Amino acid sequence: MDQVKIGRFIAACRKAGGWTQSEIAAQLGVSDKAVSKWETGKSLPDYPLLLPLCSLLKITLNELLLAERISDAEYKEKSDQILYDMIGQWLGQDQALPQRKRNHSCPVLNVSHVRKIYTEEEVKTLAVDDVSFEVEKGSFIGIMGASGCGKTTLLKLIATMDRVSEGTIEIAGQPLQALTEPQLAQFRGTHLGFIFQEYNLLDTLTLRENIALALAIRSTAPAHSQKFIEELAEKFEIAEVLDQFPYAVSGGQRQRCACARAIASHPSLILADEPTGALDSRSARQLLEMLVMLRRDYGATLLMATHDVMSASYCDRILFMRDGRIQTELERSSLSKQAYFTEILKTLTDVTERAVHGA
Ligand SMILES: Nc1ncnc2c1ncn2[C@@H]1O[C@H](COP(=O)(O)OP(=O)(O)OP(=O)(O)O)[C@@H](O)[C@H]1O
Repeated sequence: MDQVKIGRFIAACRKAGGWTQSEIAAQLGVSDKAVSKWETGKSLPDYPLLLPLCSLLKITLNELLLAERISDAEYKEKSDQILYDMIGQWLGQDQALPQRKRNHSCPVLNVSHVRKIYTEEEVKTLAVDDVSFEVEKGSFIGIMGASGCGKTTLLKLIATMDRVSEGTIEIAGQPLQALTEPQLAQFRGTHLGFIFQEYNLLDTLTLRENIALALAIRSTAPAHSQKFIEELAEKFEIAEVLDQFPYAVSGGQRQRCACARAIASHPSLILADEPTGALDSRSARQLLEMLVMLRRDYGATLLMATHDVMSASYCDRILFMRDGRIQTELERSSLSKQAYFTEILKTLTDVTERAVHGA
């Protein structure tokens, strides 16, 4: 891959579109200097910026990476190798994962023909449209899709924070529609863990107390709780700040505490909505490693909604949503991390571009 050539191509497309470097920088939320560095081939745009940049320049991702327009006839042939090379540079190589055997017989989560219609001032919005899928114990599932495709709505339905309009959701064999509101609150405390960006930790409690609260809901004896909290704090690298309040610690430490709290009560399912959204890339990677650890060391089952391809590449299966529906899904199986990342990026581009072109 020729970085200088890509830079020249970006500059040419920018000029053809009538953009200045500053305008592109403002649109993408980066400095003018960053755009200048891309155009001189000194650096490449960070991967989350690639799709927005392509959209501004009215080119496809493959064209950007190849640094030339691609005709329909040569599209398939040229695209794969380019992406593969580029992702290899970002991720390095790693070993393919051993094949996980799927166990369809006892899913932790069973979502069947779920619809959610919001009605506001007589305007109806179909936010989730006939979604069905299962999540088996010990898996890490991602939900991806453009903004507004219904990820958060789906997660809230599974989180028992809202009711379905049609269809059924079962968690650990329990149909949610059969539970009253007080029963749902109890069910949440014992069966679900949350790592949500906005309403994660209670501000008036220290990190220790936040974790203890999750254990109290599960009625764990206090003496046992303290020992367990300290163990979790060591594991999640928050031991030094355990008696601080959330506002006094970093975003990464808050999210790691949320992980510790989420696993403390040994829930059937942990739900995460954009857990890395507010984190810098180092803290984001650290958090993702911890999610993997939750699964490996505690047998946790995770369902995560994310926009971020890097985050999604930690999942072993990804559901791609558009217009409230699951359009397609991707399994890591025996793919290397590099090949998996490439496939996620391509699938996401495909799902997003089909949405843009109304297919
Ligand atoms: N409380 C609500 N009342 C009415 N419409 C809603 C409500 N919540 C979400 N919607 C609509 O439902 C659709 C799906 O929204 P949702 O927040 O689930 O998407 P999303 O994929 O999570 O988006 P984002 O990634 O931006 O968070 C959107 O059209 C949204 O405007």
